[in-house]
Amino acid sequence: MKSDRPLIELRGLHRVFGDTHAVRGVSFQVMPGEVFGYIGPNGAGKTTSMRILATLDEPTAGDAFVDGLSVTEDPDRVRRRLGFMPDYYGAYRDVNVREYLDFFARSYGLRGDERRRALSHAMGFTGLDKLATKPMDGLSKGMKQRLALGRTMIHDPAVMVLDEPAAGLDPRARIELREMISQLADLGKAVLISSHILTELAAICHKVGILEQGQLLAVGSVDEISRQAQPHSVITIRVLTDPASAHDWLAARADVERVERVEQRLTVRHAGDDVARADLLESLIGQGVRVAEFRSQETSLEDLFLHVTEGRVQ
Ligand SMILES: Nc1ncnc2c1ncn2[C@@H]1O[C@H](COP(=O)(O)OP(=O)(O)OP(=O)(O)O)[C@@H](O)[C@H]1O
Repeated sequence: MKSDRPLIELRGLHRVFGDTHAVRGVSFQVMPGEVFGYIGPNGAGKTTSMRILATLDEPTAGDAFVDGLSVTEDPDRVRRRLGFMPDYYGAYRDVNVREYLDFFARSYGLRGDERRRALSHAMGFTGLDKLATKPMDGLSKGMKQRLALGRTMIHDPAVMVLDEPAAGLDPRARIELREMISQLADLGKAVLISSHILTELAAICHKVGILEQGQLLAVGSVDEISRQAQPHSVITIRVLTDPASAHDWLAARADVERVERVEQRLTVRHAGDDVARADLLESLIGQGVRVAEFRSQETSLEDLFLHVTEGRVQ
């Protein structure tokens, strides 16, 4: 399903409100079948840039493109290709699930069989088919988010922009939401999803962009950003031979910044990438040390975020 052309592209996007530079020259691309995690604290500029992408606001400078179409020059055609799920939406009284989705299907100009198919697909995909006649103001938060997702996908857009969709959901509803988002990407859609809860996105995002005070500080896969941002790692080593001599050998190495020992277990702060770690292991074994365990701790998105944003923005 992958193609070479991005479905979402932000090019030097800038948005100023009075004295506030909410978005400052942000550029990135999202390809078909990709989930892009837009990560940043409150006020970073996520909603502002997403609203511009969804044609609800206009940039002060730069442009954004959906399936190659400019949001400033071609907003009507952009809207047909894009579904936007805002971080807040109201519930209507006396409107049931089917009626709500039907309203949006009609407003996208879907008619007859096409509309019925779109409704049944959205309700089937989100698991709302059994709740079709339930009033929407009586739905749980998780079910309301499913309904919002159903509404966002009702016209089968190639691009989906989801602003903090997991906020306020319980763990099960979060997992279910993540599964649905992964399925949307498997269908070839480009999904832009924002969150300030970083771990929430790690499992499903092909790429992440870290935004702070309107600036994109890093963009790439979690692994790529780790490599750029984190030349240090913490390695846990469990040895079967004399741990004290292994400790001393490690402590004497230039690439080892610190080493601590508890019984047979050594915790090493190591300066170096994957290759340097592989060299370290080889040399350790070469010293006659019997290694039962050698594990480099995974960098969490929280660590990455703190590292990337450290001192970069005032
Ligand atoms: N219409 C507006 N008028 C003035 N300032 C605005 C407007 N919209 C956003 N801002 C400001 O722009 C900055 C970015 O806000 P934005 O809502 O895009 O951040 P965010 O990353 O989505 O944060 P949150 O997670 O809190 O939604 C903030 O300083 C905000 O106060």
